[in-house]
Amino acid sequence: MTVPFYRLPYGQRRDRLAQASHLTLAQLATVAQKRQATDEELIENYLTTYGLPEGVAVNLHVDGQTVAVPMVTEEPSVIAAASNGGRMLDDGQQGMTTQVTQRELMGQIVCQKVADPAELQAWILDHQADLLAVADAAHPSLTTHGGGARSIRVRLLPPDWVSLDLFIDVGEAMGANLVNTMAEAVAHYVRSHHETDILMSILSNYATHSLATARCAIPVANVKTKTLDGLTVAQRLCAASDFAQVDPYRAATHNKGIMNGIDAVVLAMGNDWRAVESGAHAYASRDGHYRGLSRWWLDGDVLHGELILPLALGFVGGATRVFPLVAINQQLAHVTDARHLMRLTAAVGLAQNLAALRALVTDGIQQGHMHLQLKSLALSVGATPAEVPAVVQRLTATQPTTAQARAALRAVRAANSQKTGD
Ligand SMILES: CC(C)(COP(=O)([O-])OP(=O)([O-])OC[C@H]1O[C@@H](n2cnc3c(N)ncnc32)[C@H](O)[C@@H]1OP(=O)([O-])[O-])[C@@H](O)C(=O)NCCC(=O)NCCSC(=O)C[C@@](C)(O)CC(=O)[O-]
Ligand SMILES: NC(=O)C1=CN([C@@H]2O[C@H](COP(=O)(O)OP(=O)(O)OC[C@H]3O[C@@H](n4cnc5c(N)ncnc54)[C@H](OP(=O)(O)O)[C@@H]3O)[C@@H](O)[C@H]2O)C=CC1
Repeated sequence: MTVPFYRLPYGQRRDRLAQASHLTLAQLATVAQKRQATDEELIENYLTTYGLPEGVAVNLHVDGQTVAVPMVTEEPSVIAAASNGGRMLDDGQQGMTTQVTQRELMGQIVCQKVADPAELQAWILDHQADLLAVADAAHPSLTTHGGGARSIRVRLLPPDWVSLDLFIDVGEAMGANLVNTMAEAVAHYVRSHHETDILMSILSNYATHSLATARCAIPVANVKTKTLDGLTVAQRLCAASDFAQVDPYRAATHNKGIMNGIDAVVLAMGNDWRAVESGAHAYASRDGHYRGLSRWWLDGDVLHGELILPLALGFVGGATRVFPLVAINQQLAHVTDARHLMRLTAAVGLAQNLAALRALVTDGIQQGHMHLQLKSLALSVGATPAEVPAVVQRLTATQPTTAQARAALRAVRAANSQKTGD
């Protein structure tokens, strides 16, 4: 009988893949070198560990505190832009102000082909207290952490669906596993007490009850450039914000710019970025029209910005205690709890958005971004870290091609070998 792939010892799995894809010995050594014993326990069919660079955004003034925020990203210019945004958002006072008013996740128990939705709705509402108690009993330690099931809502969806929405205070966790356990227990109770066809029970990532807000009000002078005054830049920036409210094609990119910052912090803090991404984009379409998550407007010579998005982030649980870097990152950012993390992450999103919009409506994104992207281009054609500065120096075109980068690398190597007399 063939042994399933996942049951093979690590070495055999790796060698089988290496043979099938003709990996060279050097490639195989890279795969082996990056192997991490703890990661092997974390996922299935483990092969190797794919690292991403971590840096810190600086200049971020949030609720009266200046913080350095760790960010994990592969994209050049993201961290520079967050720091640049932070610099412009410094109003010399509080900086950005942030808010999280509620922090609950929703589990959804989906009933299908309901003959009498109004009757089921009435039954659920009559049994609210029992259902909340069943949910709490499914994970009793949550109440000791200060959390627990809080409320129930029923939505009737055409033609014959009923969604039982269970709202849970998940304490300091992100809460997906907690909510799923509690929702399944409630589904089991409903099934055994009411003749209902339950299709599934699962957390909703559309975390409308875990919104984080970041706001700013800065003098327009903060956004001036070498060639444009602050008011002109601010007016153009507000126009870009308005356009992202009316055109989904632009809104998607506007929001991608915000998520450049959000995802990088979410990753650094050991959280589930897929959950955050899906929630953010669902929220961007909340009124049936996909739009920008942030808004910028002028009041005299004060530029206002606001970013609101769902951020169901955890301070404990998930991978937060698996990767030692997460605890270090929490400490670097002085993050003390889940709400704090949500607030800080929203602030980075707002700073990121400001830097991107200002670049877009003034010099264009390529000037600053491509300048920093050159290092990545040099690496992509095989430059070693020591060769990168010399290769970048030779890349004078606005957007150099791969061929130009290869030529620059050849020139650098030729010059170096002449120097060493090889
Ligand atoms: C790239 C910059 C920052 C250059 O900015 P600049 O105007 O050339 O910079 P500067 O030399 O005046 O520096 C301004 C600040 O930027 C930071 N900074 C500057 N350089 C560095 C560096 N090497 N390393 C670390 N930090 C750096 C640093 O904080 C510095 O302030 P200082 O500390 O000197 O007082 C600017 O052009 C910018 O903010 N651009 C936006 C870049 C961006 O958003 N990149 C993301 C990729 S593009 C994308 O994916 C999304 C997008 C843009 O399409 C979204 C959208 O459409 O809305
Ligand atoms: N759709 C989605 O987004 C889905 C996401 N996931 C994944 O689920 C994981 C997140 O789930 P989550 O439930 O947060 O993680 P965990 O399953 O790790 O649960 C968190 C645990 O932390 C412990 N804990 C300790 N202190 C606290 C506290 N103060 N408040 C709350 N809990 C505390 C609790 O255990 P104890 O009480 O025993 O100490 C709790 O069970 C992520 O890895 C995510 O990727 C999974 C399924 C779907």
